[in-house]
Amino acid sequence: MEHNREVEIDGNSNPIQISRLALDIGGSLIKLVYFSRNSGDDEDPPKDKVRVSNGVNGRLHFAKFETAKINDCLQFISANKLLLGGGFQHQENCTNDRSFIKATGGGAYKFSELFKEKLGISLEKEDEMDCLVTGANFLLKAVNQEAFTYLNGSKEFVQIDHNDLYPYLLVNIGSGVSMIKVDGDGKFERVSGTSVGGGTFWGLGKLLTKCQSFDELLELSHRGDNRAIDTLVGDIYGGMDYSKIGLLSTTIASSFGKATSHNKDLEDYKPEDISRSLLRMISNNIGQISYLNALRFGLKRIIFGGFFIRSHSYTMDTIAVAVHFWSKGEAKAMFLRHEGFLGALGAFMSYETHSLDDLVVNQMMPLPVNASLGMDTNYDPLKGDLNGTESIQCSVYRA
Ligand SMILES: Nc1ncnc2c1ncn2[C@@H]1O[C@H](COP(=O)(O)OP(=O)(O)O)[C@@H](O)[C@H]1O
Ligand SMILES: CC(C)(COP(=O)(O)O)[C@@H](O)C(=O)NCCC(=O)O
Repeated sequence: MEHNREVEIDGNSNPIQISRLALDIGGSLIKLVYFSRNSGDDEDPPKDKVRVSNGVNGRLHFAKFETAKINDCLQFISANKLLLGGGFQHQENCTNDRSFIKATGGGAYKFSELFKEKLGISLEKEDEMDCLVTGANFLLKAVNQEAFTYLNGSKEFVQIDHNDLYPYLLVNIGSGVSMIKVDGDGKFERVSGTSVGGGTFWGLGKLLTKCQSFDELLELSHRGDNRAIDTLVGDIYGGMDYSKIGLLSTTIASSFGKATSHNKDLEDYKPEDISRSLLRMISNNIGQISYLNALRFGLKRIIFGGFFIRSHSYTMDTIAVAVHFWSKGEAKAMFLRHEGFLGALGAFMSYETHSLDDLVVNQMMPLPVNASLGMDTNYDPLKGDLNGTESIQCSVYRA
């Protein structure tokens, strides 16, 4: 990771002027969203938008860090001068808010003193659920090709009708899981949650496989076969389906059931099989609880966010299949390209000088690799995997 760059350079070799930074400091990861205005940029707004006042054209940037490595994040903010913005400067009446940044997530409380001490900045706290909903609504309404379904290895983008967006169930799979019924902008209720989430997968996976990183654990799951550890219906029913209650012989009857075997120890199982089984167990469980909550409120659309998903095919497939299976095809699982940045985007939208309505997103625009300093290096634009190494081209207008 680079830390010492004086000035960031955009794709056209213009110095990037940062105005506005917001943070979501979660149990596992810190997510950053910041806006940069290209110098000398006075492009026209998109033709279908009426310019209300002078607009600012630029890009929204995304980056993430492990919360355990918060010092890397502080260094990143400082090295890239992300605190120098102080508002959209060419607009009149803009407030100079250099002394605070918007932050959400539990870490906004936990690390408040650290930010003050190391960067001399206060964290203005925004409610996490509020931010998740604001971020999700913004993405669903403003960003093209944001939401998609995933089934049998195939991704299909969903064109969202703004008049038919609500209600939906937002399931944010971070360290833990929150399930929120969303009825409109700022209209929501957290209806459920579970502590069996992304932290569980990573925590148990690390203990059981000795993996050193989350991505390594995910990578292992690609090569694994969960049948080596899970007990299937067929294992119990002598290879047969239990058709009377709709269970195929290949259905998992008991996750990790085979590990009860008396003559096998942890070393007798392959790490890749363990990872696959764990991923399936957790994704399935979240899919099922989500469906049950959607059923409680008659919701047909379930939108999944949070960095646990990580644009990972097998995770999305398992969740989508669980929702499809339990709802008998009635409910639909949807995923988001910017899955992990809902809270940070929500915090970004909470600055007073602009609202959801005045951020106009023009198009997705991947940054050149050296212009983004997210912690991951495995960004693959072909897969559309967003690891904090992409930016959205957009314009900000005064509401
Ligand atoms: N590089 C990573 N390091 C740790 N966890 C990761 C990483 N990438 C994805 N994850 C997964 O994402 C989860 C955190 O998701 P996130 O939405 O950022 O939640 P939180 O706000 O709790 O940090 C982790 O529990 C883990 O399952
Ligand atoms: C406490 C939290 C909101 C914190 O958010 P996170 O950092 O996990 O994204 C989340 O972990 C959660 O909703 N946990 C589930 C708690 C429960 O409902 O049982």
